[in-house]
Amino acid sequence: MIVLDNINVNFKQKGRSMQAVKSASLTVEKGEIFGIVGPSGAGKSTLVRVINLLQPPASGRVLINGEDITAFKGAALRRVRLKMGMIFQHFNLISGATVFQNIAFALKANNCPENQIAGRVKQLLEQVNLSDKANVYPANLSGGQKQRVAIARALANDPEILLCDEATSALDLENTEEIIRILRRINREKHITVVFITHEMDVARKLFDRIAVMAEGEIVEIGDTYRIFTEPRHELTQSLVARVLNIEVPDHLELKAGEEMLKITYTGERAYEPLISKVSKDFDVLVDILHGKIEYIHGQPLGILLIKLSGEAAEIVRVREYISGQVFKLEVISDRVEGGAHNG
Ligand SMILES: Nc1ncnc2c1ncn2[C@@H]1O[C@H](COP(=O)(O)OP(=O)(O)OP(=O)(O)O)[C@@H](O)[C@H]1O
Repeated sequence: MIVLDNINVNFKQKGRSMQAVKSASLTVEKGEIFGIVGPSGAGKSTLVRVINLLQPPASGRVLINGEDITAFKGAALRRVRLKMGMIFQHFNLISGATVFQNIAFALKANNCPENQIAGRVKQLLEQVNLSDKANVYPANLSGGQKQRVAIARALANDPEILLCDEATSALDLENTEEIIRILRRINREKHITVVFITHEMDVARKLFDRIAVMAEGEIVEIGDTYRIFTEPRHELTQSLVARVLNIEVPDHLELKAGEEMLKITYTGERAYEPLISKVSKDFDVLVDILHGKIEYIHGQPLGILLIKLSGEAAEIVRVREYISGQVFKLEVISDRVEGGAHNG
């Protein structure tokens, strides 16, 4: 378990002091995939570097498995750091060394017996699906393959914690998916705790168990991934998740008098068809389905549906009331119904 307790970090910039992390506290449970999201400059990297004390805090405490490591130095710090692997956006591989040598180097640095190195490297390369690349130099690998080598290297000494700083930000969609799959598998099989920074909300929704949102050095919200995406509380969280759950309103569509466009968000356990057919049957309105999609948030479905209602104003109000009692969220996107818009 990782506990950051009331962490503050200050930097000097152009002779002035600035607070990069302000009173940040969080707990990451053992075996969890914990994400930190937020805009550039929010303090995410700085906070994660506090976990392995690459960045010592000005104040606050860092506890790993209940042990306060904040003041650790020398051999004690090295012992704790051995439990933590780290990967970076730009991979940080040694360019003059082969894949094998890159990984072997991490093993040698921690006194792995010489006769075990080849076997261990082979095992690590299997874990990241790169068994055929042992003798290749980093320059001849794709970005995704480089990151997989970096993961193998970070896992060399059987860490309990893997820190990932924008580990997919330099990769295309396909390679990002591959890294997500590998990290999830490693997390599941080895119970490694993963702390992952990203500004990519799509990665967040697929990978994280819980999320902390950072802005201007502060943690503004922490929550379960599904909750963060479906009920974001802080303004910044709302704008971050809105991009992922956005649904295009057809731009050629102009509402006539007596029409209203609604966005329905429903948790995936309940299908929307029965709801729509019930509205058509029991209310005197016409229902058009304009757009619909299902997104998966951490494996759980979330449905979004755009519909158009046409009918008498009073009847449309009744339909709205009925639907809002049945679904997770109902928003009036635009309307030309007497009585104006209403957000349910
Ligand atoms: N070594 C340093 N010296 C001075 N200022 C720093 C240093 N490291 C970071 N900062 C400043 O601290 C603030 C937080 O930086 P940090 O890299 O932690 O943010 P971030 O959320 O990780 O952003 P990004 O996603 O762009 O990396 C920024 O204003 C940055 O300029």
